[in-house]
Amino acid sequence: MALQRLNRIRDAITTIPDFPKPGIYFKDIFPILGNPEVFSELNEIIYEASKSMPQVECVVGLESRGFLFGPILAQKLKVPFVPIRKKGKLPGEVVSQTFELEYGTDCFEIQRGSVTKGQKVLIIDDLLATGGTMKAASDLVTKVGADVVLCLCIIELLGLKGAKSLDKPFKSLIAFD
Ligand SMILES: O=P(O)(O)OC[C@H]1O[C@H](OP(=O)(O)OP(=O)(O)O)[C@H](O)[C@@H]1O
Ligand SMILES: Nc1ncnc2[nH]cnc12
Repeated sequence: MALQRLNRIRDAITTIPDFPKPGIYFKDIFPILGNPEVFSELNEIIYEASKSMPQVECVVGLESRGFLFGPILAQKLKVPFVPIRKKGKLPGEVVSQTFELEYGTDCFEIQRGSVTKGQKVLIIDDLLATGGTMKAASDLVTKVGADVVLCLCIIELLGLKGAKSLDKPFKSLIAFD
């Protein structure tokens, strides 16, 4: 039954070869959102997965596709949602974390005070590839003193072994080779 539910989600994900550049097989999650039943089912599965961790006190979502799922999960858990955004997008005082991309570097920011010391945080994103994005987010949340209890992704690209780079509990719902 659980597998059947996940297979409906998997079937909705499309693969676009050579996007955004040659050699990349892009996993497009937007068809999930195009089907309200499938989207609703996925949000329920995410909620159930998050309940395996006791006492999540805050959901942190990663720009941009983590924003599609994070606020819905936070509402279901009745906890705050907090965004992590790329450099220069969040107003007020921020804390930053640079990270390596395939080519060059990028920088994530979180608003100071948006998560509190010792708060149990679940970080959510749509997809884990090399793991660089999730690792940077986890390091940033840790840097501001919160406790990362789960890094959750809908899709994991197993071939890139991104989970190996993470030093916090990690869970994915759908894996592709
Ligand atoms: O595991 P990694 O190799 O770090 O890659 C995973 C990240 O790549 C994609 O985001 P992208 O950088 O394309 O930004 P977007 O969500 O704003 O499109 C995806 O949504 C993850 O956040
Ligand atoms: N193959 C892929 N599909 C969608 N988003 C990605 N982010 C990094 N790799 C990706």
